[in-house]
Amino acid sequence: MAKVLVAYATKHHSTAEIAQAVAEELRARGHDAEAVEAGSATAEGYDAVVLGSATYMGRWRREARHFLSHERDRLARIPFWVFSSGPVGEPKDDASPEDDKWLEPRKVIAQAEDAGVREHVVFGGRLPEEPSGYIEKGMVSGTPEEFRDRRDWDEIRAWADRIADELTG
Ligand SMILES: Cc1cc2nc3c(=O)[nH]c(=O)nc-3n(C[C@H](O)[C@H](O)[C@H](O)COP(=O)(O)O)c2cc1C
Repeated sequence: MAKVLVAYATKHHSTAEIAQAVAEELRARGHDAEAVEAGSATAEGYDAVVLGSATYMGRWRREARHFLSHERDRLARIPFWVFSSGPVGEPKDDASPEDDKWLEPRKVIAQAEDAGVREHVVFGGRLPEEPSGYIEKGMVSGTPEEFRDRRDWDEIRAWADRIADELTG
């Protein structure tokens, strides 16, 4: 059994729910996992870490960026995984490689790879139910209701299962 930290950074809570689902699945698979806000988390004392952030305007939330740089040396010594949560709206058929930078910030991924991240993935996100400001309100009203929450719980749990398996060895 591994002691696993699932650290997350969120603005409107949907990434917190993904982190909680990952932690729950890890616990169901016999590990001791807890989801904690990245701003108040440390990797010290954990056997493994999952770090996730919502992506806004192609950037991770500050708490997750800080966690990655401040905890870099600890992360380099233990298994760790990264997820970004973001894409909403109707999935595009004609996505170009240039679109990728809006899904996973390149600098963050380079830093994570440098510290030996096992895997980094992108999960669909959810637009806020109570948008603040005209940009968020515009995004919500411009997005058909069925594409406002693109989180795929089966995909999220399957990823956590893979992590659980790797930790079990
Ligand atoms: C103003 C705004 C900008 C966004 N920019 C991006 C982006 O650059 N890339 C992306 O994948 N998702 C983007 N999103 C979608 C959010 O990442 C998505 O809603 C996410 O699930 C929010 O997570 P949270 O509820 O944890 O804050 C944006 C959403 C808003 C409202």
